[in-house]
Amino acid sequence: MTNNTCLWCVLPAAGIGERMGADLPKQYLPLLDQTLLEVTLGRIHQAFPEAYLVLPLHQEDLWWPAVELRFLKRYPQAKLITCFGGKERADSVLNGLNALTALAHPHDWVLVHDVARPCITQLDLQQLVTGVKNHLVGGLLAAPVADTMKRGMSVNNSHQVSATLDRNHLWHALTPQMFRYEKLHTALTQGLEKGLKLTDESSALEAAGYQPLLIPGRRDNIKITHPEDLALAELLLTHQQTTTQTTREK
Ligand SMILES: Nc1ccn([C@@H]2O[C@H](COP(=O)(O)OP(=O)(O)OP(=O)(O)O)[C@@H](O)[C@H]2O)c(=O)n1
Ligand SMILES: C[C@](O)(CO)[C@H](O)COP(=O)(O)O
Repeated sequence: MTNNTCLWCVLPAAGIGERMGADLPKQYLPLLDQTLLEVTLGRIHQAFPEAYLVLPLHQEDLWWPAVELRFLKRYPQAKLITCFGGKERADSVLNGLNALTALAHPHDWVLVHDVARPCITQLDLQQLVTGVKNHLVGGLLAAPVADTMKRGMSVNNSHQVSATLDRNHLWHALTPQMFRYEKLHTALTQGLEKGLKLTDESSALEAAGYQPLLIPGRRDNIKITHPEDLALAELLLTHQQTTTQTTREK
């Protein structure tokens, strides 16, 4: 990063993948010739080879040691820090920030990316860094909503439309989300102390009165949540590799 600031990457990986319904946490499911976690880690490391990668892991994680060995064989220069995750994603991210207390400076940048989003591209990562680096607060990759959005309500075990929302100015929040260390740490700490439902880092900054930047990102930066998402990710990654190869050959 510029102006003598460092970049730290926090990659929350302590989830159990309940909605995936697999017999192991979804971040350890196979994807192409690796695991989902390794694909995502590799993309972040390739974009920021000097950055420390901080991984909050589930306290009963059995899979990380073998994955770590394989990852370091593929990327021997990677700098990895692990810590325990927490009850919710926001708790895990805060634990990751706390693991950096002795290392990070207040104005250092922290990039937070779900390990469940393996299709993140190098270009989108660079767009985010370029877009926020001169901003006082920071921001997030996001994709403008392209579908008509409905608010639903449950009636007799079915769902009915209660309203159609104006989709203008509606965005899908993606990751990475990138903020200054001290602002993010303080906002997350205060938001969690107030019992706020913080499903992403931006919502903590918003609750603290800031207005993060929305940086347009690719819609194929999907979060692997449900079983069908994994097959889609395989197709998207294969397509991205083919497109990149074709561009290189031109
Ligand atoms: N307590 C938690 C919950 C989630 N995550 C991480 O946050 C990212 C996004 O969360 P999500 O997609 O919801 O993953 P899970 O919580 O595993 O999924 P589910 O809600 O279906 O259990 C994932 O990389 C997940 O590993 C985390 O580090 N700590
Ligand atoms: C952070 C996030 O990916 C932004 O869309 C999303 O909020 C994570 O939600 P989850 O329920 O923890 O997967």
